[in-house]
Amino acid sequence: MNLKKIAGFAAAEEIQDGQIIGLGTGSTTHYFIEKVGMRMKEEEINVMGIPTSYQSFLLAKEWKIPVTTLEEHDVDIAVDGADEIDPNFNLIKGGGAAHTLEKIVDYSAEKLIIIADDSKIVNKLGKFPVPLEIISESRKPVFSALEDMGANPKIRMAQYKDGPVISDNGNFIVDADFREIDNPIQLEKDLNSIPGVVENGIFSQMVDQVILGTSDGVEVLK
Ligand SMILES: O=C[C@H](O)[C@H](O)[C@H](O)COP(=O)(O)O
Repeated sequence: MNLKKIAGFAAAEEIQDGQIIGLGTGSTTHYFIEKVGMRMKEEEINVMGIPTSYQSFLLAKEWKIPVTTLEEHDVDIAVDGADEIDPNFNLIKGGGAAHTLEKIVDYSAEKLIIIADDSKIVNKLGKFPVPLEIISESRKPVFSALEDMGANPKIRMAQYKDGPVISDNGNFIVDADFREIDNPIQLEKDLNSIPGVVENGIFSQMVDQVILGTSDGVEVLK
């Protein structure tokens, strides 16, 4: 059973004719975008998407979902994935290095739905290292600040190129391992106050609904 597909397809059923949709990034939102494209064709609904990455832009194109920007439209609903979800619906995101634009689009949305398989639910955030997008020149001072905060930071290295992963915005990604995060709301603010950090992957107090794919089917939280 494909739990990501279950969650992605269920979220696509929430979309209504005429809506402007924030298109999240990742393997779960892949199914969401696919199903929105299918509904446009089969049910003749008209929607527009605001992609949160080049990957999601390409998928929208593939499924013939017209794309727009935050300059032109407000976001009615954003649907996005997550790497970890805690009991208060705080998240870690950015496993695909897309968290900066995701946060901008998700934050702008009237409603944010998070889709995931149920393995993403955790008691406490932090097992998944927090991704930070940083300006390359700031690597050393950012590492020092993160170490002072008790984290073990690493530059994310590319798989199919020598050297670091470069984000869609041309920046480095640092994965900061905090092991356990007691106060994600505060940490989100503290990380963004380090000079050189463009955005971090903690999304606190933003989620309106979580749609999970489980072995028993769809589970809606919140
Ligand atoms: O940068 C990537 C995003 O934050 C993804 O939404 C997150 O990593 C979850 O991805 P997936 O659905 O592939 O587990």
